[in-house]
Amino acid sequence: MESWPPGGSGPAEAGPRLRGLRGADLAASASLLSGAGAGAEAGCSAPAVAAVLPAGGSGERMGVPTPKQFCPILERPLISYTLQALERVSWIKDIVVAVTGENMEAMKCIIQRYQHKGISLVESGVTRHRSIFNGLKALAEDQPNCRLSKPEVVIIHDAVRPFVEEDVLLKVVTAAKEHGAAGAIRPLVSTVISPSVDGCLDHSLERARHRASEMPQAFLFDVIYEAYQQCSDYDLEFGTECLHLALKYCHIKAKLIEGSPDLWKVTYKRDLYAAESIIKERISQQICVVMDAKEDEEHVGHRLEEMLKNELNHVKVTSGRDLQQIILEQCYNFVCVNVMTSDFEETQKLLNMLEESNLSILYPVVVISFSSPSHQEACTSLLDSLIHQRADSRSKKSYNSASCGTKTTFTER
Ligand SMILES: Nc1ccn([C@@H]2O[C@H](COP(=O)(O)OP(=O)(O)OP(=O)(O)O)[C@@H](O)[C@H]2O)c(=O)n1
Ligand SMILES: O=P(O)(O)OC[C@@H](O)[C@@H](O)[C@@H](O)CO
Repeated sequence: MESWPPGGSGPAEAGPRLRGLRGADLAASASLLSGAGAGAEAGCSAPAVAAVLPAGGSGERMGVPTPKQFCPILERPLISYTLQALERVSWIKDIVVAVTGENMEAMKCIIQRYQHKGISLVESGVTRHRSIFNGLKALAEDQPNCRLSKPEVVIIHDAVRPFVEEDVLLKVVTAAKEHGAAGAIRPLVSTVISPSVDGCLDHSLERARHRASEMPQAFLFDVIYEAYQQCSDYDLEFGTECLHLALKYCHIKAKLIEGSPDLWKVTYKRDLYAAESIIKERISQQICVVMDAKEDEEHVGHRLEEMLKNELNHVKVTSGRDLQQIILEQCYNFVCVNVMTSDFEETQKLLNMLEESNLSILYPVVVISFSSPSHQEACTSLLDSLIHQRADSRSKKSYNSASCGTKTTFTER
């Protein structure tokens, strides 16, 4: 087992946005898990939480040579999106990824390139259950040269399910702490039937009374580790359901948590196209406006932020000093704004940084220069330009700084 990068700190402290949490109880649980808030002050101990991501499959049903967890979406491997989603959750202290020996180096390159933090790598097994078991062994303290501390609760999440949000992770972990096991479920789309030996319908299940088992799942570590230690070779070879192992070997009935539609697993090629569409849609809602640091320009930045917020989900305005951290947190479209600055040296430096960051940049970077601070008019024009830019721009992965997107110059009318 290797922690990667060597000496890597915990998951990136990307501000954990508790998006979509409902109810004070969830927010309270989040603050408890992150070691803050009233719960922690009241002496309640925040359970240590780790995650195991099985990523050792070959993706046969995808029908391409590359295992699907490494298939690119906007030229970024699918698994990197899943890691980013989990890293954003500040209370997950360790992430263990199980990959095949032959993909170990590729996985290390992905971690380096996208600056994933606090990732430990273990060798996967010949089946998903064996891969998960290897991940759990890395967290158990009864293993030789184990460098990770045993968590109280462990999340198990397929590496090919990139759209996992903090609220469902919080729900399954909170439920696992109480029940011993918990898992996300979704309504069935097709009816489940049981064929007879001669290939005819034997019986069908009443769809409304059944659910599809999805991920994430969470367990008290001792429960699921014990289940895997007791597990028969048959179950390790042919099983597909961790919740079943907890029931069969530890008599724990998992709490079932209704999950969102985005929890689906990338299995077939169509799922990759769907994932790309969702990622494009999410990135197109994220704008980072980079202003020069002069006083009057920040006024433009704030005016711009107010106006763009009416259009988009996520608008960030920065002076560019904290751009490296911003790049780590989120994929954005970028707007660089110069007000009354004659040369573009600062902007060019920024564009070079963006180009070197290997970001999945969806639209060309928009560079706006104002020949004078006629703010209101400039902001309106800029907003029109941006919206126009989003409406008809190609979904291009990146730009080159020679012709970086649109350079729009406003002059005093
Ligand atoms: N020996 C295996 C098999 C699967 N997985 C992982 O378990 C998750 C869900 O499994 P599945 O969708 O079945 O992936 P594959 O086995 O790769 O797909 P296929 O069955 O089409 O080959 C994936 O992240 C996959 O990489 C694993 O870690 N080790
Ligand atoms: O069976 P597969 O190997 O395709 O994928 C594993 C899925 O079955 C599993 O992720 C959910 O059913 C939840 O257990």
